[in-house]
Amino acid sequence: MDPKERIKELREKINYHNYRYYVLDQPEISDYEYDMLMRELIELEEKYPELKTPDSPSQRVGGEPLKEFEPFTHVVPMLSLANAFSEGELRDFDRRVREAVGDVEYVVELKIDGLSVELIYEKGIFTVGSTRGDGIVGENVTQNLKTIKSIPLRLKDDVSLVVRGEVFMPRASFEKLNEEREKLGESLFANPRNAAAGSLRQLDPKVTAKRDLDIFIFNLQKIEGRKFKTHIETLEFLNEQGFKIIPIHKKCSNIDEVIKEIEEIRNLRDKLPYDIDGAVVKVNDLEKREILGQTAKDPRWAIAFKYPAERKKTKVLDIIVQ
Ligand SMILES: NC(=O)c1c(N)nc(OC2CCCC2)nc1O[C@@H]1CCC[C@@H]1O
Repeated sequence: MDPKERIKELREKINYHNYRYYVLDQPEISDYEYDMLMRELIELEEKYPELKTPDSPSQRVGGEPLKEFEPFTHVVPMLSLANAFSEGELRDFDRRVREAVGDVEYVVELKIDGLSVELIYEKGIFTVGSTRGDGIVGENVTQNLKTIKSIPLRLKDDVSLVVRGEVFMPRASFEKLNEEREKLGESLFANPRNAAAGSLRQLDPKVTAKRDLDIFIFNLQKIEGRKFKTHIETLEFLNEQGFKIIPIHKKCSNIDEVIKEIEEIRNLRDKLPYDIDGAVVKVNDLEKREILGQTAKDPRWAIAFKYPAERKKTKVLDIIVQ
């Protein structure tokens, strides 16, 4: 088979097995078989460097360490979220929404306690990823995001779109990282969110690659050539394209069902392998979102319900107590 054909075939296989392993958590081949595919791809790209392309799965742990991060102005400003701390505040939110656009369906999602990023895809290829920053300008951390295996380098279709998601570090990885740092006498991260932020904002992608970061995509910001009616439809589309979308996203017909789902999630919280700090309630109908619009910094069509911080003490405090 000619090398160009074989390289194309290897990339498709590796991207598919990445998706099976890192997005679906249902690998079909052994690590050894996967490593053999990757080794053959790297050898062929070394032999034919003109065939190496930035979207190749061999390019995930990219280039040289950066001197600094470039600022990046977001395609769509990355809004924050207003907070509700009680059932009453949720009902106030619901009343304001229904006064403006009548009865609505909501979607209730986990609120992952990580850091928000924007991912830009041009014709299906991951081109730029950035941190939220102040919502308008963030940092270009593309090389570091490429090391997160659940971020597809190439989508199923050659579609141009912009998504937002939350990068996080699973709690077990956070504890392991702090144990290693403790042994080395290095400072400890206070919580998984800080560990994720510190790991994503490493100037050397090879360090980020070792930090076991993951991501859940939670919003389609922009797309060319397609229109969707509801948020749920966009999540289903993003899932088909190969993204790892927010795992719990329940459609609710009214605020009573929302309140019930928020309680369900609260009971789930300590069983999840990652930190959540609440639940996010969003209007499902995208046209009604447009009508509701946004304030200077938050959408009027979404609100975060925050659980009281019941985080158990981190190891840092245990050590100080000792
Ligand atoms: N952290 C999350 O899991 C999460 C989520 N599941 N859904 C959204 O929806 C956005 C869309 C537009 C405004 C809020 N935002 C989330 O996190 C945001 C990012 C910045 C403030 C919140 O943490």
